[in-house]
Amino acid sequence: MKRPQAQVAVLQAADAQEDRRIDGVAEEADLVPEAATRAAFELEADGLVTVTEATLEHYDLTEEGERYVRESLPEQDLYEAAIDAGADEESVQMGQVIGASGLEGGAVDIALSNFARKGYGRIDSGEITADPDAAPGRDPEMHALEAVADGRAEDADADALDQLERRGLLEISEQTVRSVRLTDDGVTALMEGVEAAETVDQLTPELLTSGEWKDVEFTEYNVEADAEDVPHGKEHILRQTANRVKDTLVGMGFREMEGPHVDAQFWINDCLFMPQDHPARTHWDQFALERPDEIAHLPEDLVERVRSAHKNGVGPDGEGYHSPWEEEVARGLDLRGHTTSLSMRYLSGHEIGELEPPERFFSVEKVYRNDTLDPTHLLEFFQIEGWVMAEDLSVRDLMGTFTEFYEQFGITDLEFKPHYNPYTEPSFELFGTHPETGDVVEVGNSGIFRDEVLSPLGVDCDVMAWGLSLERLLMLMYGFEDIRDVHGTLCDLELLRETEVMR
Ligand SMILES: N[C@@H](Cc1ccccc1)C(=O)O
Repeated sequence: MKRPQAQVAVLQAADAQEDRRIDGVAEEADLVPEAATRAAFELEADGLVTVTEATLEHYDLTEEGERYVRESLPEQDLYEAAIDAGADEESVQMGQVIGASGLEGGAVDIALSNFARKGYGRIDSGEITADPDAAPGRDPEMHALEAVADGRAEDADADALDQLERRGLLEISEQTVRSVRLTDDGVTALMEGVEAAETVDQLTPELLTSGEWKDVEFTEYNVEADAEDVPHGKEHILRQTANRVKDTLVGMGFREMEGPHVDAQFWINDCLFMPQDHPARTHWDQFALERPDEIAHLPEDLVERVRSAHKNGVGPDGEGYHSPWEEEVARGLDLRGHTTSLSMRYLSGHEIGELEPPERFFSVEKVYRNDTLDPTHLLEFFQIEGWVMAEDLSVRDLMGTFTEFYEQFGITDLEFKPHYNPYTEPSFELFGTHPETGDVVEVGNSGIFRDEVLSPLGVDCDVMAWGLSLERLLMLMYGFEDIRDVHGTLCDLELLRETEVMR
């Protein structure tokens, strides 16, 4: 039987009695690992070998871990200094022991906490005592560190390895290892004799420059052979969905708004008729900027009209808040907690000039909130902001717009619940059902702007508006249960790689 050179080499290096790792086979056959892997898969497709995959843990010491292998663990230094100072007899001042140990900076805290955790002794009211029997020379973590450094991770204690990872001394990663084994057919083929076909399986620069490529015979290309997965860069699913949302809204006749992430409270809160003592305005909920701490410019006429709305309300029967309103507070700078600040800027006429109904605007932008992290909350998320300005809008228009919008993303079971916002009346929260858990999930907030908002802005028709969460939309579309898997520092790369993008 004639087979391409790489296949022959793999067949000859493989064994019928045991699995052999492909990287080893490649080395023996003098092939690059990718070529050996490809040949193995081709042979597997013809039933001559089996290819198995296993996931192995791979251990790498961090720089700090390597340093401790060369020197010693900080808690061991502390213990030694404590024994030298006689802390096994009676307690010694902590400062004295630390001074003698030669530990400095961050190493001191590391030493103290691990000393206590491992029971090398006790630390109490600034005094240190050492347990004479602690024997840190046989420290299992040091043992594990040395084992990994010597490439004998299998000798290390599993708990100690976990602990090293937690301490940032060790990085544990997973590696896919493939092995081959000859099948009965493979053995038969070898016994009958396989020869390297004089075919070429790779076009090289040499073949091209010498012109030899014209005379050689090329291996048949097997498009069905399984190949190694090479994870490649791709657009993040959140970004992809954001772009899809933008396209959808543009398709529905909306134009996009742009504006600052850091903005004056005036645009974020005051224009929205949020009293200055409103609980959501405190820095418990929103992040404030220290430097610069106020906006350079606010339109004075608008400031006066907003002040008046807060103090006296609007119209003959208007009611204000009768609470203090200070321009200084309005000038304060925050990371925007919603993108409704952009809607205020555009509706005021100060962004792109006065607007005439009908108008539709949207943005898909980041907002920042001082929330507690949990499966549905991050400190920042993307809000799908939007508004429609027209004569005589009603709640039906609002619901109809949402129904049309969410349908494009396969969400057809929206629920609406009356809600309260200082700036809209009526107001509605929107909910959808999570495809995996069946939980009802809040996806957004909406309403029709009050006169107290529109009148100072100089708008005298209706404006319906909303802020929807892009991340929650993603959770409903894809069934993600924990938003932290999808973005942020804890995201699950495997999940992101494998998720099939919906179009
Ligand atoms: N700003 C609101 C959303 C909203 C915008 C406009 C009108 C009504 C509601 C929020 O962040 O929850």
